[in-house]
Amino acid sequence: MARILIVEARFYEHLNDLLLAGARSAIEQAGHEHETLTVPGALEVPGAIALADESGDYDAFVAVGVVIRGETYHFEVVSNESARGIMELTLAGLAIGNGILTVENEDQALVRADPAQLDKGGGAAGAALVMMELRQRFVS
Ligand SMILES: Nc1c(NC[C@H](O)[C@H](O)[C@H](O)CO)[nH]c(=O)[nH]c1=O
Ligand SMILES: CC(=O)[C@@H](O)COP(=O)(O)O
Repeated sequence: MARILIVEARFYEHLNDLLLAGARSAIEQAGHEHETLTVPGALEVPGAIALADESGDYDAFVAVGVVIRGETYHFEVVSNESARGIMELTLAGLAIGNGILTVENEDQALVRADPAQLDKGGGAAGAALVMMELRQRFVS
């Protein structure tokens, strides 16, 4: 049984609850344990994963959150930099599934977060488990 840390950027609570439900369900169905760590926004997620990895307690990570376009360039900064940070950690060898939605409006987010619809939280958990298996296979 593996230990998976879900790191959630709790910026939109009702949407996050859906992403979390999907991620937790997928991990439980695969027979693994999970914990959840909450940070304020998507920009904090890569740093939180990096810090948590220092503990050596986790086999994989699932990032969840929602970034909705506003009026300014902030959307691009939050979307791109959170993804870049997660990708840098992935290329450094961590097993991470990225379930941070980057959308134009709340309707798009709802369809993608809902476990009964596109279930992006579950999808991100599935990706994390695949990367964990690759890590176990290729890294001693
Ligand atoms: N606008 C959104 C944010 N912005 C907040 C940043 O992520 C960050 O917490 C802040 O700049 C302090 O460092 N975060 C989201 O997750 N979603 C957004 O739509
Ligand atoms: C991520 C965003 O774009 C957002 O929540 C910030 O909105 P704004 O650009 O209107 O300040």
